[in-house]
Amino acid sequence: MIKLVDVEKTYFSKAGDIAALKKTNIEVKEGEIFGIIGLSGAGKSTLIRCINMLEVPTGGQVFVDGQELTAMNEGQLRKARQNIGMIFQHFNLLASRTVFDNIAFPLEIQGMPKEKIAERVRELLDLVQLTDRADYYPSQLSGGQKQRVGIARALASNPKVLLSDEATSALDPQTTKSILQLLRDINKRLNLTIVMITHQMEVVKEICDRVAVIENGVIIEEGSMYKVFTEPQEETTKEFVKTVNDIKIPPMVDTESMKQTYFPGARLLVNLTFLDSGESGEGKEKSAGADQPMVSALIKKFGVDVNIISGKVDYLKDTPYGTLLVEIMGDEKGIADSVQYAKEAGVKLEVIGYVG
Ligand SMILES: Nc1ncnc2c1ncn2[C@@H]1O[C@H](COP(=O)(O)OP(=O)(O)OP(=O)(O)O)[C@@H](O)[C@H]1O
Repeated sequence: MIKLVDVEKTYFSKAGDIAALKKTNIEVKEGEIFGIIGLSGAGKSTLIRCINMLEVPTGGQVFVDGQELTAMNEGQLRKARQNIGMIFQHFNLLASRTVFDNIAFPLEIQGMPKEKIAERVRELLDLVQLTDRADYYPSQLSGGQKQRVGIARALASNPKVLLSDEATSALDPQTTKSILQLLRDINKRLNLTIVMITHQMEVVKEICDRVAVIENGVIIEEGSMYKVFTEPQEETTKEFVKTVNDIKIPPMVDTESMKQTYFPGARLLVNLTFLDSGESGEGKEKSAGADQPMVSALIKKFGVDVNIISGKVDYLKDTPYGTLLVEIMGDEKGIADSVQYAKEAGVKLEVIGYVG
């Protein structure tokens, strides 16, 4: 549905040229929710704005729905953009227009007859559950409601693609969840392709099918959200994953004297991640499900004792995964064999250290 081929963007200025986007290649499939995550200044806005040519790339080609946008003149581009909706961090609503008139705006520009506009706006209000706010002005709405208006306006001309530029960054966590839920809902219902940029891993984890990590204008990592989340390769990606998946060691565990090698009487602190058995990932062996009685297997097979310190079950979009922080107690060989066994069984095991 979307294809970027060697897309580049350099901003030229007297103070010096900034290569905001270096040869970038991305392919987004129809109906997919594709996330682009990066720190401030990484090039996210530049990248997403190149998709609808709000920023004209200084090199490369942009294809959307089979058409090359980089080869179009202004008139052709205006028409092609009707197929690409966009929502923004600060909503960009017209303050002097009601909710109804904000949503109607792009349709008026297209020259749609009045009665048809009214019909379409009513449909859209229903879709974003704002029917009772049609006559309100933006200043009378909450942030979440404003973004719902933004979404309705972006969908007015039935686009196949929706670009989301940090659409939830100005919202509180609860409202963020409800907007993400709405985006998931319209993605499914309308088979809408969504590309979203964000600096929040929480957002990616909640709704994306695939994700690309951008740093200094370069895509440094890309893959299924599940894979990037559970097996991050690059340092920046690991940092992003940590923001939502950090291991919290309770104060009762004495980490001051933690060592990375065994000593007599030591307990090995490990974090076990149980991935859903159904998710095989890209070229990945079937992994152990959260239902696998791993802990009791270790106790029986290797004569160790396992003490569960904490645990939780979370979701990556719809896929459950569980984490358990445990201490393995036993002799040096028993502990080493347990670690080996768990790894071979496909459980992701992170060794934290030996504590006394
Ligand atoms: N219009 C412009 N003129 C000159 N430089 C620009 C312009 N827009 C962006 N830049 C520069 O390009 C680089 C990438 O910026 P961009 O806004 O794409 O990053 P970002 O990842 O979206 O950051 P943020 O999350 O802070 O918005 C930055 O160094 C920025 O200063």
